[in-house]
Amino acid sequence: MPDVLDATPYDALLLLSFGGPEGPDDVVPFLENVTRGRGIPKERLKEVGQHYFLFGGVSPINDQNRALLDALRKDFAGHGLDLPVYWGNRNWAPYLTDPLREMAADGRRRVLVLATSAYASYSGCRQYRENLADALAALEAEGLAVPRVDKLRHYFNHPGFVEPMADGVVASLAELPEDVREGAHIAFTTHSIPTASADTSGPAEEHGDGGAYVRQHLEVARLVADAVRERTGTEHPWQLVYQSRSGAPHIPWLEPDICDHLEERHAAGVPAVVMAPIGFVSDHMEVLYDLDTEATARARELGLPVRRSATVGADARFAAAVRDLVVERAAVERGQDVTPCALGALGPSHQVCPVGCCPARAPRPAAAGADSPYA
Ligand SMILES: CC1=C(CCC(=O)O)c2cc3nc(cc4[nH]c(cc5[nH]c(cc1n2)c(C)c5CCC(=O)O)c(CCC(=O)O)c4C)C(CCC(=O)O)=C3C
Ligand SMILES: [Fe+2]
Repeated sequence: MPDVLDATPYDALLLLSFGGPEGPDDVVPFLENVTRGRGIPKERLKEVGQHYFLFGGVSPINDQNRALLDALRKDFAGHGLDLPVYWGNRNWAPYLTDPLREMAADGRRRVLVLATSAYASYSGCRQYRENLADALAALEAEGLAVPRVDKLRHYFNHPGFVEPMADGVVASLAELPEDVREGAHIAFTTHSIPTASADTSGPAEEHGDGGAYVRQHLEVARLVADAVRERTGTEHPWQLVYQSRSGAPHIPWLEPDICDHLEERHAAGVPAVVMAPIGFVSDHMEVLYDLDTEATARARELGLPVRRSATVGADARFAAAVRDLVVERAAVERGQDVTPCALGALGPSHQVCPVGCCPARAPRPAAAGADSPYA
């Protein structure tokens, strides 16, 4: 018999993800959902639609989430954590309101949310909380009992997130031709966001100079690079770079872009590059298209050997990390002393997003934070 772990006061976990199309007919309505009111140029949308059509209109994200659900349920059952896991998305079916209705019907009163986004930022955190508030309002309008929802803290520096990525980089280095392996650089990539949004990411005291978004990514890059050096005995120079920029060209977004970076490295005589997509929890269209297709083609034109390392996905260590975060947060809610697990220098992230964390351009209600209208 495994030890019994205590999730009290929580009675459910909600896996909350971005969502993605599962066939050609889904692509345009999905893109409309994602970009409603976001001011993305029509041209860019057409172009991004083509990325999806190239893969039959199917994003890998939903199957990745199904695999993660399985991994979480197995891990919880194997460790005596009796907590049902539900799944819903912000932008595609199953929509967030579906599991929330189900939870209301199942009598769940306290729900913990695991977002498939590890870092601070409006897009990666507050927007998830805004969509939660909208979904709760919809339930309320239907006369359903609305559960209280809390969000797990950012897990970017949890060993269960960092270690699988370090393994991935080590594996990608090993795949490179032997004569260029030793001198390979690592390009850690994440989603570009407007610099104004980066600068205001995280709690107010972390704003400025790229904010919590850039600092958290730099920390993960350093942690992975350190782990890789320990394992390979080689110091591979690294840099944090960006991908998947959208929005109007006159608005500054985080740079350099991965493709420009590959050109620059090649011109500087770097013999090979491993692209490590630390900004993504699993394989998304951004990974399949922007890295595996576009950036890889650019590298081939240059004659620069590149490999793309694995995302964390449904790795058992990530599932175990989620269990650890659930048990930690439950103990915090019960008023018990806990030692939150985190690697590196930044320390564990806040348990509850404070007022003013990752502000929106136009303020809207957001659940699961200090400024939630739902206590
Ligand atoms: C920080 C961040 C993450 C990481 C955190 C997280 O994982 O949440 C992320 C993830 C994702 N982004 C995704 C898809 C899209 N993002 C878009 C647009 C945008 N993303 C932004 C930021 C982020 N995005 C921003 C600032 C915009 C501009 C519009 C706006 O201000 O909101 C657009 C519109 C077209 C375009 O312009 O690219 C699409 C289609 C998918 C699903 C992919 C799949 O289907 O596999 C995933 C996981
Ligand atoms: Fe995005």
